[in-house]
Amino acid sequence: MTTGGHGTDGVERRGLMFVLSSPSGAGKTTLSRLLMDRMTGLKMSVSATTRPKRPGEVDGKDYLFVDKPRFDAMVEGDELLEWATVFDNSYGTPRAPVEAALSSGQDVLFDIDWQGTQQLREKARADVVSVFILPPSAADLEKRLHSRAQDSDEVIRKRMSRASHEMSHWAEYDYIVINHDVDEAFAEVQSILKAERLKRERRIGLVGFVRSLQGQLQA
Ligand SMILES: Nc1nc2c(ncn2[C@@H]2O[C@H](COP(=O)(O)OP(=O)(O)O)[C@@H](O)[C@H]2O)c(=O)[nH]1
Ligand SMILES: Nc1ncnc2c1ncn2[C@@H]1O[C@H](COP(=O)(O)OP(=O)(O)O)[C@@H](O)[C@H]1O
Repeated sequence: MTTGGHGTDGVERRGLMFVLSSPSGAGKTTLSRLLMDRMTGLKMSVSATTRPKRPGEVDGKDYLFVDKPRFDAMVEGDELLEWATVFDNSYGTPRAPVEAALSSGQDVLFDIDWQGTQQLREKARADVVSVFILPPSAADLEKRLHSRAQDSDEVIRKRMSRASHEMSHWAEYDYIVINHDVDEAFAEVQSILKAERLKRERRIGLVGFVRSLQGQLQA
């Protein structure tokens, strides 16, 4: 699914799909924003959703806010790379921007749930790197959902009661990060991305690079 771009060291590399999942409130959005601010060569996948916009969210930046008929038309038109129903709303990843980013050599960051992660993995196993974020405790999770102050008490209750089910999928992920402290969790997530970018099998330009080095040594 991906062609190549160039790593910071100039060696051509396959783009990767970097997935963050967690129970609601554990910190995916916070960590995604930090990654987007501090890492180059990374494009955020903006999902389409039928859920109502929260205060402060921007259409086209945080999500594409669409109604159900439009979402269904996207599914019908095969415009979504994956999609799922979460908390009674539909969420899905528009295919075209992801393919464009990967083919221009960028990595793509996804904030999607376990159902979407499974679908991406089925489509492109070798190119998916998945990270599951855990909260340090249930009390912290609840505190964070309240501190975000963007959902009603009823929605928060729903999210808390889904957390255990969401969390049961942790073992399907490549990496697990416990978000005690934001800076530490960010450093861990950043290290994962940096190391995955250096994986030999993604660095399709290495054969040529090493050949050229050998040529220089023989000259
Ligand atoms: N499968 C899938 N899940 C998504 C997508 N976009 C968001 N989600 C997930 O839907 C869930 C609810 O997201 P949201 O309503 O923004 O609440 P949040 O959990 O507080 O970020 C989260 O687990 C997101 O990761 C998507 O495009 N596909
Ligand atoms: N390590 C942390 N310590 C304290 N608060 C945090 C931490 N990480 C995130 N938060 C706060 O918790 C709330 C939920 O985080 P958010 O990133 O929106 O979670 P998610 O996207 O997983 O639902 C936000 O108000 C955020 O600022």
